[in-house]
Amino acid sequence: MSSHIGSPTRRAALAVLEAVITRRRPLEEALDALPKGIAPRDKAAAHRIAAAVLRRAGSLDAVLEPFLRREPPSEVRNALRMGAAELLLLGTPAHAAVASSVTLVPKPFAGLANAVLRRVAEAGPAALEGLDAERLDTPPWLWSAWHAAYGPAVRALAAAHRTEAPLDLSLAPGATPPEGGTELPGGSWRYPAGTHVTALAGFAEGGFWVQDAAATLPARVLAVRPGEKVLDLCAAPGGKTAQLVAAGGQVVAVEREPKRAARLRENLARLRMAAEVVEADATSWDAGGALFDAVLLDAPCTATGTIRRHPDVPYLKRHRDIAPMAELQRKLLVAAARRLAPGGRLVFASCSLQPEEGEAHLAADLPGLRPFPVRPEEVPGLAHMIVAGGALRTRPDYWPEQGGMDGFFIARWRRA
Ligand SMILES: C[S@@+](CC[C@H](N)C(=O)[O-])C[C@H]1O[C@@H](n2cnc3c(N)ncnc32)[C@H](O)[C@@H]1O
Repeated sequence: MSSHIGSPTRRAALAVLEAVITRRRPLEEALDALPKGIAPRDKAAAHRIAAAVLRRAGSLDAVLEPFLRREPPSEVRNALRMGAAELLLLGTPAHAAVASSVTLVPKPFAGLANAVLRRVAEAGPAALEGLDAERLDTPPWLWSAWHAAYGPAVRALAAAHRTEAPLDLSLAPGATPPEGGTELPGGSWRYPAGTHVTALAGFAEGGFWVQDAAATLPARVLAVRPGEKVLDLCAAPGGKTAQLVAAGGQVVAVEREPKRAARLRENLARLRMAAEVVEADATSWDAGGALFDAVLLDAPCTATGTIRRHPDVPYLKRHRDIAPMAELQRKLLVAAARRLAPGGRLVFASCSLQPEEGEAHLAADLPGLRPFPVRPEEVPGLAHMIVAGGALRTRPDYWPEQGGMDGFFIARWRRA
């Protein structure tokens, strides 16, 4: 990061950190709430600084720790984290990083900020060496839960959250991928982290949509055939709806949030795809007796499988959020099962790494349904991700050499 970054950028980054860390507001909302006049380039730079702090706050605090005698106000702590992130992670020249962070803090703390950040600058990136970064940068409740679920792999999993995820695209039938991508097993195209999808040739023409490679799996294993009646529950923004339509399904897409339903319609319009969009709560939606050959339930969840893309997730979620979410998923699963025609398939997916929102659902009591395990030949190159019960478990530390994947749990049933 260069020294041209002005104070509006850093003020914006601090406002974003205060919103996410101190007030537990989503990162996207905090970025949207920035003053309208901020230049896109400054906003992008602010986003980059804030994301670096969110990913590495535990490590940055460990570096700052020896230089702080008492806990500073949150605004000062976040300005110090920003200064340390610029010095140790983002390569900002020392004078710029120190001076700008000092101007961000209230006057009485300027001396402290200056002294602390000079010490951090002297130590340089070596200050991060020898720290247990994976553990420091993971909230203890998530570390314990992942350790219980995945054993020693928790370390690789946590390490995967340090880097921003690449951009994956799914292609519309017959479309050519934009330049600069690599094809992944399963047919997604991967572009370097930071690629702006709207800037890619073919975006406006609807040649592709953004979708992590792991997020394509639920619709892939639902294996819709042309002409089938398909129900997509919890559908917005519509990545999976687009896959189901592309496969030739006659899709009804149900979404509860009006704003998100509008986005789903916009996305389908850009892709020149047709689906019936229903704005309703899927637990109580009256389908008028309609039954479907295939039902996809991409349930709302704590989203702990998407931390690479959403570094605010660990700040927003708590252990106590899991049980109510799992309960809602169970209700949605029962509602989804009721919509299946005889012989029909049901796929459940969640982008959570928490077993309560995944593996535990295999034990769900779904009258008339039996498990329909995923077979290795259905997921070439990914067969090692098939777990007990024939479900799929993907994790951010999988495919390390290709840049990882989101964490998903995917299970399938069939009506007798
Ligand atoms: C994981 S996201 C879905 C992502 C989407 N399937 C895709 O591939 O782009 C979950 C969605 O479910 C919606 N939702 C949550 N509870 C719902 C409910 N009871 N009924 C219908 N939609 C719901 C949320 O608003 C959110 O848009």
